[in-house]
Amino acid sequence: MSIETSQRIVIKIGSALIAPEQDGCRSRYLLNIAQFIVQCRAKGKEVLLVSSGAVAAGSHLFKNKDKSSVAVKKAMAAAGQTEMISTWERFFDFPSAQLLLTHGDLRDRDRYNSIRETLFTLLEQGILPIINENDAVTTDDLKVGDNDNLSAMVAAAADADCLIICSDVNGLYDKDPNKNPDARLLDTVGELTPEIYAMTGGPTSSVGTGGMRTKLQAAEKATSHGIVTYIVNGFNEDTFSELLNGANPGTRFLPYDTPMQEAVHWMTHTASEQGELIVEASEFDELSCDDIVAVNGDFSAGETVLVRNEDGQKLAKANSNYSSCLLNFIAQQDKDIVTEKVQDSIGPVISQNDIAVFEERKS
Ligand SMILES: Nc1ncnc2c1ncn2[C@@H]1O[C@H](COP(=O)(O)OP(=O)(O)O)[C@@H](O)[C@H]1O
Ligand SMILES: N[C@@H](CCC(=O)OP(=O)(O)O)C(=O)O
Repeated sequence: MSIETSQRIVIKIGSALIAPEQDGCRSRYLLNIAQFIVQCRAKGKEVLLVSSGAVAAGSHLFKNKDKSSVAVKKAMAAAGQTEMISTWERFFDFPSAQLLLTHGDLRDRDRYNSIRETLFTLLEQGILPIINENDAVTTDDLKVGDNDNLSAMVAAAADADCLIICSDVNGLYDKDPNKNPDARLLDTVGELTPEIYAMTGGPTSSVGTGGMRTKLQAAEKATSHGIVTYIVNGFNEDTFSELLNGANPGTRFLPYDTPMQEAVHWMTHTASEQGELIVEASEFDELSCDDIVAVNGDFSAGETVLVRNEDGQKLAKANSNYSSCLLNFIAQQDKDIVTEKVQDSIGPVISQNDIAVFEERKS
């Protein structure tokens, strides 16, 4: 599988490509990327752009401020975002649309579906979605935190079949190439094992977030959705002509043969658990109040919870039809009477369709 056969491509651009000097946006590296987007569209492919760079682009407007302050970073992002979007717009003679998302948006199933609907409608109209995290409004609890993972969540939400992550190195090496001159580039990765993760370190550029590790997390999210993923060098002109010719200029991550179902993928990779249910059984189709041994954390009805057994093993993620408060209340009552009454009106704590069971990769 190569991008030649892909129909819907998400391309993620790091901050260093947009604002290499952290002094406003530069078009130096963007021209190639913009041409690649234009050529993909000319071939009938749909493209979505996940663009970092708001903080780096806005940085020069806050010269006299403490840039390690969260409040200043958020203001830099808000100011830099408009500069970044207008920089991108100059390259295109077709319309683009800005989407600023947080993890809070993506992990809420209704908002997630609303985002999907917007993306599909934009693509139908031939409009290029340009997506970034909404840094100006996020808190630690609400943010994805890096645009590698965000790009994979967007690729899954958009039902894309290809994700291209542009980095400042040629791809994944067996060790950090900036620290090890003898590092070897991996051409193709089938499974993201702990050994592969162990090859990576954090960011090295002054504007990057997450380093290679978050790119691997993104590749895992995307490939489990059936999306072929590339990590390539966005600074290198040849990267994009090679991609267009169906070659692999960096590291290619193979999609699962049997991708996860959309709802299961969302629950596994995008929704985050708000609490835990401890259960006795190791296998189950649904869970009733009687199956639950303990409840950890505070969650509302409809939120995602982690299901563990008594040994602490993670069994599944699931949507709970009951709040933690109600489950704790039921646990203190005469079980036979209360449980029966409550379950008659609400149904099981976890329904069969709302469970994402943790399982081995099926390929
Ligand atoms: N095994 C590895 N292979 C490739 N790069 C690695 C590896 N381990 C750590 N890195 C570092 O990750 C960096 C890329 O991530 P990052 O700095 O976040 O940049 P960006 O997201 O802008 O591409 C590389 O410059 C490299 O130094
Ligand atoms: N949302 C942030 C970018 C976060 C991020 O992941 O940056 P990068 O590692 O350069 O892709 C911004 O626009 O500045």
